[in-house]
Amino acid sequence: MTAELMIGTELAAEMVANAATRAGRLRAETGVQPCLATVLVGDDPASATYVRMKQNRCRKAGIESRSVVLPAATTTAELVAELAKLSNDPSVHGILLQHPVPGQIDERAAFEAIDPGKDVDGVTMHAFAAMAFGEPGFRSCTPGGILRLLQAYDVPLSGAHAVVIGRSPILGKPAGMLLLASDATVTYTHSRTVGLPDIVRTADIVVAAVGKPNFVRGEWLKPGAVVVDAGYNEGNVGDVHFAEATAVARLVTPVPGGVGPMTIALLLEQTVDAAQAQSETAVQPVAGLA
Ligand SMILES: Nc1nc2c(c(=O)[nH]1)N[C@@H](CN(C=O)c1ccc(C(=O)N[C@@H](CCC(=O)O)C(=O)O)cc1)CN2
Repeated sequence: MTAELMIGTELAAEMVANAATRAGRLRAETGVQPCLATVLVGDDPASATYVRMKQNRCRKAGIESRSVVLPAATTTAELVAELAKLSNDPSVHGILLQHPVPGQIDERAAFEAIDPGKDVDGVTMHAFAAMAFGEPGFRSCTPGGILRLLQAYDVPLSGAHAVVIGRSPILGKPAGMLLLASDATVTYTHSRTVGLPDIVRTADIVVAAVGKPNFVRGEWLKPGAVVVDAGYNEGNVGDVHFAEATAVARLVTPVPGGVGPMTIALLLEQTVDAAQAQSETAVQPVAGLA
């Protein structure tokens, strides 16, 4: 079997074009300029690259991008204060804190300092609860992008056995919740899981989000499985051994060109959603009192 590739690039381009149209309309009709604030702590080169990619794509879509870069020695209190300031700034509609943050920072405390209405990256507990209950709300961008991709390729989710490898707060955990909310039967696995290959072999859908290059081997896969590679390792190498997986699976996401572009497209889409929602709830000036 040679797997069909689930390409994210084209779908992502459509989503970005749609976000750009909606941003332009919002600007024309209400004067509101959608704005995403990106917050980068420290000098990790890969994180800096991802943030730059997000800023560039925002600009191309007519979304303002405001950049906050903090030193590697930033404390939790300093980062929380910065995020609280952005949360209270009415000209900022979405906030992205690039993960991971340096080890001395309590990342959960930092994420929770983001106003849930501006959490366009879906990292707060508020967003997580909405994903878990299948309620409307912002989605974590990579998991939300994965679901869009699976839907675009008509992958049946209801009743499917999905094995998620990895339990990070921005990837594995919310991916499992979104699949569960779509009626998949979800098994979470992680670094302490015993007998991982045998568990993966029972999966109709595999979501690999471990951060280890070529970790998932072809012999672990059930013939005809759907394989989503959410790895973003150095050198654009995924978590799945691509050549082996395509020989066994029915559908596979490539790296690059699969899940990555969907992540950024959903971030832009949710930023425009946030700007629109905030424009609708903003206090309007009372006529004659301006
Ligand atoms: N706060 C967050 N932090 C991180 C997230 C996230 O969604 N929110 N995700 C990852 C990395 N990431 C975005 O930050 C990311 C990684 C890769 C890509 C991407 O589009 N990759 C391309 C290839 C790269 C290239 O073209 O040079 C691809 O797969 O085609 C987007 C986003 C960690 N942190």
